[in-house]
Amino acid sequence: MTRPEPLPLAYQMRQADAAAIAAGTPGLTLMKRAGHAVAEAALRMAPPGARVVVAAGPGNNGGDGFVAAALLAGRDCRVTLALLGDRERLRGDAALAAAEWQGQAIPVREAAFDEADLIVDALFGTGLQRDLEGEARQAVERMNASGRPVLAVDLPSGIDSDSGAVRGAAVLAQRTVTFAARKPGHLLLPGRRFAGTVEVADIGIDPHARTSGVETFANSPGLWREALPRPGLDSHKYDRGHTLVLSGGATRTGAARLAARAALRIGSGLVTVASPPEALGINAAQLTAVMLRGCDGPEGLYAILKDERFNALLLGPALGVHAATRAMVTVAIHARRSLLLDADALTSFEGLASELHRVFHGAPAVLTPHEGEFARLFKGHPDILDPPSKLERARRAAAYTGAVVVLKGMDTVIAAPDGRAAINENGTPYLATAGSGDTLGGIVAGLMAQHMPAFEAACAGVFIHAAAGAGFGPGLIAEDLADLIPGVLRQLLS
Ligand SMILES: NC(=O)C1=CN([C@@H]2O[C@H](COP(=O)(O)OP(=O)(O)OC[C@H]3O[C@@H](n4cnc5c(N)ncnc54)[C@H](O)[C@@H]3O)[C@@H](O)[C@H]2O)[C@@H](O)CC1
Ligand SMILES: [K+]
Repeated sequence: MTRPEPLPLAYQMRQADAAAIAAGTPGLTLMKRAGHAVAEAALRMAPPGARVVVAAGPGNNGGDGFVAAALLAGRDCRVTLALLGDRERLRGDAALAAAEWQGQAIPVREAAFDEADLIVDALFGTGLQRDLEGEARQAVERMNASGRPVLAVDLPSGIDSDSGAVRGAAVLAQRTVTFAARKPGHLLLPGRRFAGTVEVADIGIDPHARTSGVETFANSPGLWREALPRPGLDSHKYDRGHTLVLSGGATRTGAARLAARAALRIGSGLVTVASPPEALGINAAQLTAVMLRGCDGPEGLYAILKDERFNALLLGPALGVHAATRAMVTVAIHARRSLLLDADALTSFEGLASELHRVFHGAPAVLTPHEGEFARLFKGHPDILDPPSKLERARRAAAYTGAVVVLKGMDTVIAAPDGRAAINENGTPYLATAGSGDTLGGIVAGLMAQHMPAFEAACAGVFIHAAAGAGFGPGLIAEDLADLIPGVLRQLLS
């Protein structure tokens, strides 16, 4: 069974590190193991006798660089150590590591990066505190301009470990060796792009050994596979839930059908499209296994929801941006079913996020905005919109609304009101196609209809949707997605 993969924040990494030291492993030993892992990775990238330039910074990241430099010199590499700052000003473990480097340390501004077969970037890691300026920034820019392959130590220097943001400038690495666990900045864009292939070295720090804080995970099946619905021998279709998807008007019905088909494919026992009267004929002509009900506005929805068997609702795709949509959302919230709000259901609350402030009364709710919808919904809430970290923005939105928030993109973040969050990484640019989001909504609503908890349903839905799209690749259209779900499910459930 695969386990959830934690992605510690920088302060949590410091806690885990301190725990390892308190348990008896000296910091210098950890640093030597880290430097050893870097040297091994470097030897896999560099030819025998290679010219390696190690750029070392003023902290422990630089210390790892000194250890690697010494090991590489002992393995027939021609190593230049280029230091940012003064050797005398190194402190703690970094100073101890530097003392073991017999060679000279040239100032980083003198490093001939373009003559290197390999550059080892050990300028900054998790201790980056502000935007790069001056000599540090120039060093990064010269490394990138050299076009030589770069191996980053822990993180590409300039990438923020917690957010993946570029702080002024960042090293574009081919590979990154990180320690104990990947960090959010390795998965979030643009950090993911700068890190290249990421390798995790076990240096004897347990990434779980920390004393406080929120949980961040990679969105891999280990996080939610156990919670995936599996029908039992005696399951009845009603046990597998009944998803209700609201349709737009006569010229805007396709989105609901895409969502409905996806909900059925993911295993919702029954799926009904609730259609405005004028669109019933169009919907009827194109639905088979999915059922159809007339639904005239908020009153119509209220009447339908007297039937308690509709246990998961999807509102938003092509519903229209207006007060009637808001009214329907209100009806849906009061009905206390599992609820997924997307697209127009979110945009209808432009600047009115306060109306969604903790209104879900403990009923499972998932909001699936892309960045544009997120910005419109939380207009006037700088505390939610302003953090540069997508992870932090999604977390704050989830805490504010009390709903699971799926902030979509190539690095979709799924955040729960209790602070748990997951970062998705199996997306494909081919998913950026009309109707793709409607399908995602249908998948997540269909999982919730089968009683999967909202956070796990959202994480699983995002992963399955992406896996379906990635498996298809070029030429993908939203109509394909639902029919690709069974192949993905088969693998996950086997
Ligand atoms: N004991 C540990 O915590 C271990 C840490 N390790 C390494 O240590 C790194 C973390 O070390 P540190 O916490 O010392 O942090 P870093 O080495 O990442 O950077 C901190 C240093 O850079 C300076 N600095 C930060 N931002 C700057 C900026 N924008 N411009 C100029 N200077 C800046 C700080 O003043 C400080 O001197 C990890 O990324 C990892 O590579 C490994 O050795 C394994 C064990
Ligand atoms: K680095």
